[in-house]
Amino acid sequence: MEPVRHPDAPAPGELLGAHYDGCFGCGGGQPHGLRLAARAGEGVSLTAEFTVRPAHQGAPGLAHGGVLAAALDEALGSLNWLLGTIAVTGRLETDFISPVPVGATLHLEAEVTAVAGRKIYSTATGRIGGPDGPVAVRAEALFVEVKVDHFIDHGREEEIRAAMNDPVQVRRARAFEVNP
Ligand SMILES: CCCCC/C=C\C/C=C\C/C=C\C/C=C\CCCC(=O)SCCNC(=O)CCNC(=O)[C@H](O)C(C)(C)COP(=O)(O)OP(=O)(O)OC[C@H]1O[C@@H](n2cnc3c(N)ncnc32)[C@H](O)[C@@H]1OP(=O)(O)O
Repeated sequence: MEPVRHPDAPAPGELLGAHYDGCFGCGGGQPHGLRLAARAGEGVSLTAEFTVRPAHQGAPGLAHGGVLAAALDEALGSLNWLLGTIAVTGRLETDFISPVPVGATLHLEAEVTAVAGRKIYSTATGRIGGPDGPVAVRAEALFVEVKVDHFIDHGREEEIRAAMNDPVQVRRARAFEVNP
């Protein structure tokens, strides 16, 4: 089925914000985190930027592939805001097309291509040298919709308790569950 943008989804151009301050991909509370900033696009798409820092190296002066995959995963995961669902990555297939140096900004674009029941199919690219630069990495993913209980049941108690006691976090988790 064609993906449907949720009526309450943030408007195109709006920053989506972090879903959890402790998230390695988007949170501000992780010193070496990616701090990915995603912006809603048209339909069920978004753009995001991630600047590679020295803590993200694999080979000298180059981004670690796993970190690049994490940036793609995070951009794809942020599409949840636009669908109004909570979903986790079931499968992530990544193509590494050209090396990404430290200091480079990865310009990411992600889009949901289809939804089938709880399964959400999506794709993302990461370009360097500018938003219209050459594609350095790309990914195809399958996300699977889950309930908030997925996190409550599986997350370490310490962090879950803190999240549940934080009104800002509770509001953010609810914002993902805006299904009518
Ligand atoms: C107030 C409390 C606050 C606490 C919460 C706070 C915040 C919450 C808010 C937002 C957070 C949201 C998301 C996180 C966001 C971003 C991070 C980036 C994204 C990630 O980094 S997220 C972490 C990595 N991720 C995982 O940690 C998943 C581990 N995993 C599982 O938890 C299960 O594996 C699961 C749930 C995926 C499925 O399990 P399940 O039992 O629910 O469902 P099932 O197995 O039946 O699959 C249903 C259909 O998907 C097909 N399917 C499944 N997996 C497949 C695969 N790999 N390949 C091909 N098809 C697959 C099946 O074939 C079936 O298809 P069909 O229906 O056609 O048969």
